[in-house]
Amino acid sequence: MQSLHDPDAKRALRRQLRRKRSALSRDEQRQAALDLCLNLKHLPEIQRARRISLYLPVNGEIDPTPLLSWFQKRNVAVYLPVLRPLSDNSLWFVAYHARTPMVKNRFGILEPDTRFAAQRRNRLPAWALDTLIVPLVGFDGHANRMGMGGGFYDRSLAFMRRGGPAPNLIGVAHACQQVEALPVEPWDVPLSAVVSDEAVVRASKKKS
Ligand SMILES: Nc1nc2c(c(=O)[nH]1)N(C=O)[C@@H](CNc1ccc(C(=O)N[C@@H](CCC(=O)O)C(=O)O)cc1)CN2
Ligand SMILES: Nc1ncnc2c1ncn2[C@@H]1O[C@H](COP(=O)(O)OP(=O)(O)OP(=O)(O)O)[C@@H](O)[C@H]1O
Repeated sequence: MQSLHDPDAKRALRRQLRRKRSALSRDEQRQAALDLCLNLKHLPEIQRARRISLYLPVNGEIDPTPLLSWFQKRNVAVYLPVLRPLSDNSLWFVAYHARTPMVKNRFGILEPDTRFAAQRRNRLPAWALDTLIVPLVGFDGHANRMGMGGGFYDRSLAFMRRGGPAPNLIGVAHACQQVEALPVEPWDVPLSAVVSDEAVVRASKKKS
């Protein structure tokens, strides 16, 4: 069998899983988003968080935004990933509220505009977040993650590989994005769990 470390095999799997989630109907998407958010609300990493990041969905990604009103009621500060201008393909995490000016980035994803994002007071470094809700294209039963292929989250979270204070990482996806097994790349930053509309998959505790 071809190894999934092989870039062509990885690309093919990514394409297949993206096609699968894009095929969901509007009603299926809406129901999945509600079920996902119910599952997320039970997670201690979500309940305890005062500063959290999520994402605005594109291309059939499961929608975490039904949580926004719940976060607002609980006074949780919400941040969005923004592609850092002129950089190394890493992310800023920028405040998302009613007055945040939004534009589409080069991938067609809405994000806070560069002038707003460039102001220090409007953003946080990833280590200062309590929890990140991380989008993904594929996951497996060990909570391994495959993303869009840009390495944006892995680069932005590389500091976590060195130990020290670190945010909780919760991957989210449609249940149909689960596969038997994914290869773990050396730069992959492990998630605590993946939550779907159907289940919570916990990563097994790391051996010390
Ligand atoms: N909703 C959402 N926002 C997010 C992410 C995400 O996965 N989902 N990201 C998570 O990292 C970052 C953006 N990463 C992305 C990486 C690749 C592509 C993408 O569509 N690539 C095209 C080819 C490139 C192109 O069009 O120029 C492709 O794969 O077909 C999109 C976003 C930040 N914001
Ligand atoms: N910490 C890092 N430093 C430098 N390059 C990195 C780092 N993390 C990932 N990369 C590079 O990013 C590229 C994409 O990685 P990968 O295929 O794992 O993306 P992904 O995790 O699926 O994408 P994303 O995180 O954007 O959703 C790889 O070529 C990898 O070399």
